[in-house]
Formats: sequence, C-alpha cells, structure tokens
Amino acid sequence: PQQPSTPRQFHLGMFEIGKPLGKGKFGRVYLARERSSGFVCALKVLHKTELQQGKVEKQVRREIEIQSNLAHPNILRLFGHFHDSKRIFLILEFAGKGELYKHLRREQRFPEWKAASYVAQMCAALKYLHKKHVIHRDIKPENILVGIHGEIKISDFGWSVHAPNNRRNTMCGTLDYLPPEMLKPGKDENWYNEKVDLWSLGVLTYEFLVGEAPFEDTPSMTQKRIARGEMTIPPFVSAEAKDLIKRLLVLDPEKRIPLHEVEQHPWIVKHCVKGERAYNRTSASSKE
Ligand SMILES: CC(=O)N[C@H]1CCN(c2c(Cl)cnc3[nH]c(-c4cn(C)nc4C)nc23)C1
Repeated sequence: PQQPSTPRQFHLGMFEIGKPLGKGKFGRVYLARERSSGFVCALKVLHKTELQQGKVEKQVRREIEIQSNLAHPNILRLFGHFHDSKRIFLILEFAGKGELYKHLRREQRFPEWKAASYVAQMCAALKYLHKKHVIHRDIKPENILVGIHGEIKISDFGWSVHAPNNRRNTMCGTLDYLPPEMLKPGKDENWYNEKVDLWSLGVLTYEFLVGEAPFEDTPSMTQKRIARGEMTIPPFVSAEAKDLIKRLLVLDPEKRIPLHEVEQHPWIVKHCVKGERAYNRTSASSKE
C-alpha cells in the first residue's frame, strides 16, 4: 500500500544531520534532510536534563502543542517531534536566510520600505495567532527568521500562551520588549491579553527603523521608561512611521491601534504596494 505522506512516527534515523545552524537558550539547531523525501528542515535538539534543570519542560510542551497547530507563511512551521532516552527533537521549517536580528545588526537599521514590509507580515502573522487566541508574548528580532524569498517567520513559541492568561510568569531575557501591564504585577494575578503583542510590535517597528529599542537603558531605567512610555523618536523617522509607533506604544492596552488598523495605516499602505497598483506602475512604465 502507498506509504502515507506524513508518517505518524518520526525517528532520528530518518534524518541526515547537516551543519549546526545555531543554538537557542536550551537547544542546538542543525540543518537536516529527511532521507526518503530529501525534504530539508531544521532539527532542534533539546536535552531533557537541561530542560529539567531549567524547569522549562512545561514551556517546551506548550511550544510543541501551540506551534504544531499553526500553519501560516509568516510563522515557522513545526512539522513534528520525537524523543529518545535523553533528547527531544523538534522538526522545524528551515528558514533559508537565517536570523533577522543578524540582518538588522549588519544593516544597522532598515530602510522604511523594508521595515514596513516586515511590519505588514508581522501583522498578518499576529492576526492569525490572535484569531486562534494565541499570544506570542516574545516578539523581538531574535525570534524572527528570514525565508529564502526574504519573507519573515516568527519562531520560538517558548513564551506563547493561549489567552486569556492569568498565570504568574517569571520573565527572563531582555526587558526591552515587555509592555507596561506585564511589568507592574497586579495585586491579583497577572492579567494581560493579546494586546501585549501590539506593544511589542511597536517596539519592533521602532527598532527596525532606528536600530535600537526605544526604552533601551539599564534594566531599572528601562522598566521606568516603559512604565511611563518615555521614548523619543529620531528626526530621520518619517512622520507616518512615527505616527504608527506612537499608536502602538500606548500604555493603556485597550487604546493601542488594533491589527486591522495597522495594516490600513498610511505608512504600511504607502510601502506595501498591492498587486494591481504594482501592475499599473509596471504597465505605465512599459508605456514610457
Ligand atoms: C533560538 C533559535 O533556535 N535560533 C536559531 C538557531 C538556528 N535556527 C534556525 C531555525 Cl529554527 C530554522 N531555520 C533556520 N535557518 C537558519 C540559518 C540560515 N542561515 C543562512 N543561517 C542560519 C543561522 N537558522 C535557523 C533558529
């Protein structure tokens, strides 16, 4: 009988392991090729002992559960997972142009057309996530990869949760992207919703255009500046881009510009030429 296209069970012997692609907090990622189909992927290897020591097994289980059920061009696919006695293996989509933050550091900052294109793609991905009541909660350049055609893909769902979330979470890593409502732990449980990703999208937009995060400072100063929404946008940033950043970096989560308005924002529309306008432009130029 015909072998099913996506076998239920994966195991290490099915893969030819290639060069190391890099390492995350708890695992290394290798280029890999599935022997029978020749399919190229990224194999993330997590060591069970490290996960136990880091008390992140639940987080990894959640990352697997959430990312396995997502299928969107701007979200890195998790095709499957398997484990042996010592390790857990995640079969991930391979992003041909690697980590976005490396491109950002190399280019210092992105031209407005490129930043707007990336923000529009982030919008599409976040709309898809929020429709499924998934909050990513860790949107930053380090968690975004670039596909072979220059499209961006959100990766690392280690911090994502199903909304509404009212669990106490200890944060690690940079504070730069945390929204104010996640900084001041409420008397009751930490209550926040999808709108935390809107704040992070604002920080990301700023960092794409300026080359550094808006509240970057010492950790204690960063917390203060986030809580007060204290940031300055340099004069080389266009008025439209400044307007969008200001509408996303709003202290009150309910007052942040919603995703469908972000994608209609003049700065996004101006730079993300839709099909027909692009067509008219090329047909017009061919008449010249
Ligand atoms: C937190 C984390 O896992 N970070 C990275 C490591 C590599 N990894 C990749 C993952 Cl998970 C998927 N695809 C990748 N492609 C690359 C890459 C491509 N080039 C040309 N250079 C690199 C590097 N890396 C990946 C995710």
